[in-house]
Amino acid sequence: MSANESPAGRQPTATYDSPFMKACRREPVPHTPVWFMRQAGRSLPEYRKVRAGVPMLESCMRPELVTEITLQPVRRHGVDAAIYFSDIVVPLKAIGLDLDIKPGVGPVVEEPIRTRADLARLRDLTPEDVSYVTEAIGLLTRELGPTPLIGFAGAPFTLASYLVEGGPSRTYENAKAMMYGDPELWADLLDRLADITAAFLKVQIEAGASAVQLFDSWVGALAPADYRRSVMPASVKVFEAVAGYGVPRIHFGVGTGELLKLMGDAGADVVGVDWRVPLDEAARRVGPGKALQGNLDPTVLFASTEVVETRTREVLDAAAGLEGHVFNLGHGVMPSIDPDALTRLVDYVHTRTAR
Ligand SMILES: Cc1c2[nH]c(c1CCC(=O)O)Cc1[nH]c(c(CCC(=O)O)c1C)Cc1[nH]c(c(CCC(=O)O)c1C)Cc1[nH]c(c(C)c1CCC(=O)O)C2
Repeated sequence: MSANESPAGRQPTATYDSPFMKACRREPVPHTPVWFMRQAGRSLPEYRKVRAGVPMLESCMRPELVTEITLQPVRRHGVDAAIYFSDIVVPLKAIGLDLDIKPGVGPVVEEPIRTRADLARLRDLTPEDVSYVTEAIGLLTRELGPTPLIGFAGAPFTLASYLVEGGPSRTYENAKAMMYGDPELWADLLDRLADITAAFLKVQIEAGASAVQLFDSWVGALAPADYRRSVMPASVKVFEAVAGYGVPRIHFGVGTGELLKLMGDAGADVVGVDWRVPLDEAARRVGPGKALQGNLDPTVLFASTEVVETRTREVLDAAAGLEGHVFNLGHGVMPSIDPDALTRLVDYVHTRTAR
């Protein structure tokens, strides 16, 4: 930080001092901040309305639409942070890969990446490739006022899982076959993806994102030794590339109970935890010096308000001794959830943790 720069950097001081940012920095907060993965999306009727007839990837390239969709859950639920509306495959589309997001399926890649020759299709990402992101974040930060905007990207492993499989998978058999069978090709693929991911996160931070989350959603498929050897170097490279900005870096995956320590060590300031590991146990695994984010089972929201409150109290009690806690679900909001249950949950966490 130079002498004439405030610790807030590119963001307003009120954003820098918001409960979400303070919790990420493990500073005292007036209440536990809350946001939800997939808070924007099909659970909201206002989302379904503005998305009608617009394909998912196209919606990500329209700055006004991105701005509206990103703001919807902030207006409705009063969450403590916005997450930029996009998808993990947007930077891959932006460098020219032939892929699409199929409704009810997820990302589908026309020609999977399987050989060394295929790597040539992964060129570097430049800010011009995603100028709509810079434009949308400019619009958004003006509208959001003090509410921080979280930028995000898919982590190299999770991106590779789609690229090598050609679409969603339960077993990741092609990706893991490459990882085990051709470790050099695998390492080069993840290194390419790390550069693309880092470039994409930099664009978002330079445009005004206050924090970033690296989604390694499917990395829980790996044993710790394989994570350390075959994935961690690429994720370290991503986190190192954005370390200089001083914005909080969040790292999340599903089924990562055995990987929490390594995922923190990869360079995260905040480790996201799914619902399988209680937060006090997660804190023991992660070790000191990191905040935690999580971790109510998203399906609890299908139960009664009373049950939601009991389960939320259990999460908050487990988080009581943490250095910093950002309340979230253990994974994304499900499309069929009643959005009023989310609004009530935000209020409940705020009231219950007010100090
Ligand atoms: C694995 C992954 C993907 N995309 C993402 C991840 C990591 C997060 C996670 O673990 O859930 C990240 C993502 N995708 C989307 C967001 C929006 C921001 C937010 O969280 O509010 C975020 C953070 C929008 C989206 N991304 C997608 C939708 C649904 C498409 C639609 O609304 O038409 C949304 C709102 C499509 C998508 N894209 C992907 C999947 C599995 C799907 C769902 C397919 C389906 O059920 O239709 C890949």
